[in-house]
Amino acid sequence: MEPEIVRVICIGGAAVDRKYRAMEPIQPGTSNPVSSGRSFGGVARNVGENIARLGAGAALISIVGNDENGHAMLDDLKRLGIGTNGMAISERQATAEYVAVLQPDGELALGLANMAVFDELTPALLRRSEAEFASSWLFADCNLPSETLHALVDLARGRSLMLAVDAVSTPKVTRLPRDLTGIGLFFLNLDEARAFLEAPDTAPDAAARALLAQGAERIVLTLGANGLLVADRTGIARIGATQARIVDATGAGDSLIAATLVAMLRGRPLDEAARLGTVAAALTVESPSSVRPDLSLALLETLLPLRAGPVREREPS
Ligand SMILES: Nc1ncnc2c1ncn2[C@@H]1O[C@H](COP(=O)(O)OP(=O)(O)OP(=O)(O)O)[C@@H](O)[C@H]1O
Ligand SMILES: O=c1[nH]cc([C@@H]2O[C@H](CO)[C@@H](O)[C@H]2O)c(=O)[nH]1
Repeated sequence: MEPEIVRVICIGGAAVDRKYRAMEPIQPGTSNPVSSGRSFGGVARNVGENIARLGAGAALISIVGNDENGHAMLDDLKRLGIGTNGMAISERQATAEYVAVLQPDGELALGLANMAVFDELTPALLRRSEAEFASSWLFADCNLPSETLHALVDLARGRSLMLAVDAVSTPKVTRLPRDLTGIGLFFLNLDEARAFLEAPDTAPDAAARALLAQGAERIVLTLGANGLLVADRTGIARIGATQARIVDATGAGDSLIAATLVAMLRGRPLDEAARLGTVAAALTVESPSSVRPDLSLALLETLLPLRAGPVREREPS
């Protein structure tokens, strides 16, 4: 019998986040008073941390600089119980940094990503960990260079591995191959879907159908405060967002991914898993942290009947 999969290997970005929250609506071209904080981020790292907090196994394949931030990040990953065998240290580039400037309502006004170090996340670096892939699910973010994403999608297709992918941003989603066959689950927001499809006006349902037609097996298309669509060969369902009082929207998508994957690992169907994901995302937007330190599966299960939005009937895809 195949061993039960209980672990997700997260491959992609690990960064230091600096968040600046404006006291008043931001005025460009002048000095804006803010409150600020620093934390560890990066999509793959955040997903890994959320997965570990939800009680499943997580390992991270990423790269940091040989600097204070990089060493502090590695120590923190060990503290969180996230596997670090696949982590690399660059002698050439500094640890990645992400600066988020937030409006007073917690919505992102401007994000700045200095992530040159991820150019060193090459296919050769992935191959060092390849022996462990067969016994795990894989999650990759589009911080990876295009060549590495192509190699990973090929590998997942060729070896029938479960690979989930997050788009990260509109510039980075275009790094994916046009043929998405091999991607078991594709998480992206509507802007990223439109950028990938080169269809600036496409509606959410049409975007989900087009992504399935390009070979992805399942889609989670997020729509911010309007919730999300899940789509697979059997149809499309819309799940309303959990109502939330927004403090800081950073990391909502990452916690949604983690909770969805953990629920699917435990045998839940995609729509139920993503509904649990919307509760995790709402808890994350209500927190100043990109990953909520008090997140647990028990907390999500308790809040699911109280807070989750409705599931609209499935339509054929
Ligand atoms: N204001 C909000 N209120 C409630 N839930 C929200 C809100 N914003 C986001 N969410 C939840 O988070 C999910 C992901 O949000 P969004 O579509 O903005 O993705 P994203 O752009 O990838 O997010 P991020 O980059 O902030 O991680 C949504 O599907 C929704 O469930
Ligand atoms: O290009 C990127 N921008 C932002 C992030 C990360 O997104 C996280 C929030 O979802 C945040 O922690 C940031 O580091 C990234 O990994 N790549």
